[in-house]
Amino acid sequence: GLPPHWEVRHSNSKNLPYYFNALEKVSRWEPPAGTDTDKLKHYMAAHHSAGTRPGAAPGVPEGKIRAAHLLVKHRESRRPSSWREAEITRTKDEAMEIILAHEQKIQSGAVSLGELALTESDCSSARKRGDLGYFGKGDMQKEFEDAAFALKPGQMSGVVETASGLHLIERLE
Ligand SMILES: N=C(N)NCCC[C@H](NC(=O)[C@@H]1CCC/C1=C/[C@H](COP(=O)(O)O)NC=O)C(N)=O
Repeated sequence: GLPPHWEVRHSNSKNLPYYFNALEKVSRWEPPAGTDTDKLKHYMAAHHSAGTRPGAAPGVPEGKIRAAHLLVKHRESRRPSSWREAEITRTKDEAMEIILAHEQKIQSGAVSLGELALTESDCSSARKRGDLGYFGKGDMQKEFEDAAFALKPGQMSGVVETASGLHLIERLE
């Protein structure tokens, strides 16, 4: 049996059981402490399908992550233009000074990456606080992908350079 308020539910997308606490409205893959694992083992044998990633929360698309970024472009960017500035002429060094100042402000806790992205990011995702939605391997430029997949949810990268410009990346999921 399960501790009070916990129930086993079934994730159709993963074809796996997960545990839902109806009181706290939390869901998790691992059984809560105090679960009678014999019944659990029986359930898993009956329902488990190999090859699914139990680590992700229910509902996260397979092999994908979600991240937000703040992009500062410069005159060598592949597209030196943005909603903020029709023609971007700052040098890469100037862009680096700008993004390092943004990094300091975020790390000090004065502002979040998303809030700063709203006004400062040279990417069209600025209006969504830099949120790029879910993406998998092969979607983004390699340097960006490598940095984003190396983060844990909630963590922010250091300055990452791509052909687009200089980025700060926060992994959301
Ligand atoms: N799948 C999703 N959500 N969208 C497709 C993204 C395509 C991808 N884009 C990037 O890699 C740059 C770096 C990381 C984010 C990003 C955003 C760029 C940056 O601005 P730009 O250099 O394009 O002017 N703006 C939009 O694409 C690419 N393979 O070129």
